[in-house]
Amino acid sequence: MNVTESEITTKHRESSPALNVYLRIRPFIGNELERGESQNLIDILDDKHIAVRLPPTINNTLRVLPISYNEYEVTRIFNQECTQQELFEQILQEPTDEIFTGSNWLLCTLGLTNSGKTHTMFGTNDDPGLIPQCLQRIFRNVGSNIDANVVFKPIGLENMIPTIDCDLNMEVAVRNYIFKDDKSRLRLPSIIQRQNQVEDLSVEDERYSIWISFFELYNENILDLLVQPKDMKTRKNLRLMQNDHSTIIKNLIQIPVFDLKEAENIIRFGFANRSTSKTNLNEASSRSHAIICITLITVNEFDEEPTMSHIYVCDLAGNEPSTSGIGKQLTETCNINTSLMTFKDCIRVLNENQTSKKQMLVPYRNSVLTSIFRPFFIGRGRTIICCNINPCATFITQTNDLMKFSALAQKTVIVPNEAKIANSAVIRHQRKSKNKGPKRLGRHSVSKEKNMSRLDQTESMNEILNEKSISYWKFCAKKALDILQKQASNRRNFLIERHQERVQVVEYLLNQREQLEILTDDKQSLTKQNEILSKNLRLEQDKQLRTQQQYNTLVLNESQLRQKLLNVEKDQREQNQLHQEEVQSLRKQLKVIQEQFEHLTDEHMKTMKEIEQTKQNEQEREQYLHDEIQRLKRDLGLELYRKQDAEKKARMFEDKFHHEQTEYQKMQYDFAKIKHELKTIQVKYDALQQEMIDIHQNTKTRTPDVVQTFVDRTSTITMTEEVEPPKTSVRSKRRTNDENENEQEIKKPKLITRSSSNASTYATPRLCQPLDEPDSNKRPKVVMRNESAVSTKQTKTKAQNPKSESQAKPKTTGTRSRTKKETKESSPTPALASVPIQHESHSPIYATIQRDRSLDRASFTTVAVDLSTVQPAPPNDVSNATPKTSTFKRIQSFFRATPTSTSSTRTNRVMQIKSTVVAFGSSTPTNRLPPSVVKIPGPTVVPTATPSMTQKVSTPKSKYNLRTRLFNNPIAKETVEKKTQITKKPSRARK
Ligand SMILES: Nc1ncnc2c1ncn2[C@@H]1O[C@H](COP(=O)(O)OP(=O)(O)OP(=O)(O)O)[C@@H](O)[C@H]1O
Repeated sequence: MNVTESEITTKHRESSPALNVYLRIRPFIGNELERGESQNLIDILDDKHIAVRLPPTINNTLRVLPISYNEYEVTRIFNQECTQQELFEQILQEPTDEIFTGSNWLLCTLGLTNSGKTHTMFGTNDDPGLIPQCLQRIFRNVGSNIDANVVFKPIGLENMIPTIDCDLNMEVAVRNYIFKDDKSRLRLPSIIQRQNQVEDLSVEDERYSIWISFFELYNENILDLLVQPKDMKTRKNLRLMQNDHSTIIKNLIQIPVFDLKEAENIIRFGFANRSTSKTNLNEASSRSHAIICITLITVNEFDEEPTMSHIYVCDLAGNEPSTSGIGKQLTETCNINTSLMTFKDCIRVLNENQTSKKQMLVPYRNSVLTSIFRPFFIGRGRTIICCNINPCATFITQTNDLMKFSALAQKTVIVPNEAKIANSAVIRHQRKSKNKGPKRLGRHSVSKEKNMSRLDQTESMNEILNEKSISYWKFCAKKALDILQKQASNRRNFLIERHQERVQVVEYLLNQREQLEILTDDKQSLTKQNEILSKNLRLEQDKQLRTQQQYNTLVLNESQLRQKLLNVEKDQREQNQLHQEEVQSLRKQLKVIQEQFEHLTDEHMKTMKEIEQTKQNEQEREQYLHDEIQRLKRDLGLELYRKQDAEKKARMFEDKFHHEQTEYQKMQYDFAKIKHELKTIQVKYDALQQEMIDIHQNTKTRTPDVVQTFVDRTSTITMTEEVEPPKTSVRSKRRTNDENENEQEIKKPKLITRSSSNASTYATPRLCQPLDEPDSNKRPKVVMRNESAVSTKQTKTKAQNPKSESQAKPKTTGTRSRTKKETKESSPTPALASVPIQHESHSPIYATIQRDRSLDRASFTTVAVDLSTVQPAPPNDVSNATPKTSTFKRIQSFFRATPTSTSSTRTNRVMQIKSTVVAFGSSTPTNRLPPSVVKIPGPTVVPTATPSMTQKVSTPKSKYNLRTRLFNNPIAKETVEKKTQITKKPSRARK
């Protein structure tokens, strides 16, 4: 190549477009998402840029490759949502239109197996792929101008020959087989295309014939796919004949088609014959490269030679990531990978040749595939590569390689080499390509050629006859003129018809233009709407993408959760096993326990029977006890009734006792008053005696009678004083008696101690007088009362039972003030509750009222009376209990013996004093007491003897004398008045 040629090539390269490389990413299919193949490793940056994120991997040298993020640029990227129609419009529509201008195109799909190459090329009935849409576009462009005569037949990429010169038997046979059901399509030359239904975009003065060939490269063999099924097994490998100017596949069946349906049927027929098999990754994996060659021959009426253009659509077999198959499949895989490798190498070399000065040899011949593609790589056609991307994360490395290749191919520029084609002289028709401009051909051209050939024959005959004669030339000229005239007239008629047609077409076009304007307006509005919708669509797509990403994340999480679930299930299984073992052991234990339980149940039943028996016995016993209780209750009622009765009686006794006590107190008071009076009287008496002695002394001197009387009396006194010293007077005697009395009173035990059996035996109920006080004169004398003999006996009984006595102690007279309830509630424990009658007593006399249960229930203990005398005496001995009575008598006697003014009276009184003295000296003064006083027991112990005794002894006269004397004596008078007052008081108190 000289300098000029290289410069031209460089200029061409700069002006020429590069390879069109498209990426189409298929959506996830099957269970790919479930397998976690979506990991967002592919990122579409925009329409032309894509990025791949490679996870860390281990290469052959066991080195961990880091995460890499690779960006690539291609012509256009189509995502998962791209439809087949959209893809066709973007990829193949323009090339399809350009083949009508004579351009040759190669479209091949590249990619991993199962990446959607076949789907992209062929599609489905409902969603046709690029090939059906390409055919549809071609036939729409052809319109009604299909060449029914099929004048030329293509031979290889660059050549064509008239059909008249070739054998079409094979094509006819295949058509007959393919369209056996449609007889109208059988006769090949006479087929008339009816394209009224299809939109007609053709140019009127051109006629088109379309030829389709369909073959596969299987294990580096070229195998025709448009053969009858019976010949499939016997089909032979076709020979590829190739030089610098042409590439011809010898004996390749090329079938002319006259409408879209025929084309589709033929494609479908050939596709059915294609080699496919099931692989690990694809149910119907292509095991060969399928190539469809659509040839368009355009015959223009005004052009001398027809033009021919091709579009090669190639569905390459998938690049296998691993050679995992065996035998035939392994061979297929190896051949596929080799051919694809060669294809990529060719592109790489071409790309390198663009920049390097040293041009490397492109390895076209390394595979049949690249040999067939060679015309396109050397500039006789343009190439489109559609790379299908498998989005699975498993094949991300292969996908990355494919993208890398795509980016490289996209930068590869192939300079068109059509000038060379024009200069070549393989076949005449080939040289007349589209660069020479349109030339009318068609039927008229063919007839013209036939006429010309006839003329040539005539001329040759004339020449043979006489080539140099004038007639020969005239004849020739005339003939030529006729022919020219005929041609001119034909041409004129043709032009007139054509003009008329064109007028109609113009009118039609004007109408169409108006409609087009309307449609344009509509289109604009629709475009706006479309833009809005596109925006919305984009937003929706973004949303969908986000959703998809979320979904992918969820799927990933789900897979992780599943893994966890599996682990958990595994753990659970192990636990279940353990549990089962435990359950078995527990069952054994349960059996043992059940046996024990049954045994215990039997025992329980026995025990229950015994319990029932015992219950019955208990019930009987209970019944018996109940009867007993009833009977005891009745007895208790009776006892209670008796008790109430006894209590009533006791209350009566208490009332009586209280009454007697009151009376006794009064008596005591009276007695004290009387004693006091007595002392006063004694004083007066002493005074009187002294006075009387004085008088007596005075009268002694006067009268011997008086002396004699005095002597008598003195003798009497002397008689009396034999016991006592003679100097002691009566008063001293009285004093002595008083002292004795007082001594007796002092010596009286004021307290009845329990230690003293006698004292306790004769304990008096309540009579208590503080006799041990120093001044006994100031105190009332105690009048002791003795109770009945019965009480004495009972007291004795108490003494025998100290416990009952101690219990009886709290029962004092003082308790009478208490309520019945308190009396009942009083505890039986010993408690001293002696209440003094008038003064606080140091010698309490206890009154004990006790219910003696040992005795008759109706009876109560009587009140025991303790006389508490100095000399313990039996209770019946009342002599000691009546000292006061003796004193009383002594006083009475004193008053009786009170000396009067007369001597007789004085003598009587002295006698009485004597008797009184005698009486006081008696050890048994009680004998002289009236029986009412001595009488024991008695309801009252009021010493009623005093007034009676006084009444008995005193005479009215003596009373008078005494009273007179008292009234005469102022001191005695006062004493009497006091006495009267004192005696009146008890009566008031009694009231
Ligand atoms: N764009 C798409 N939309 C929906 N499904 C698709 C798409 N692309 C591919 N497929 C589905 O993917 C599966 C594989 O597709 P296809 O057979 O075309 O892959 P391939 O690249 O031709 O594989 P091989 O190279 O092994 O022949 C098919 O079931 C197909 O329907």
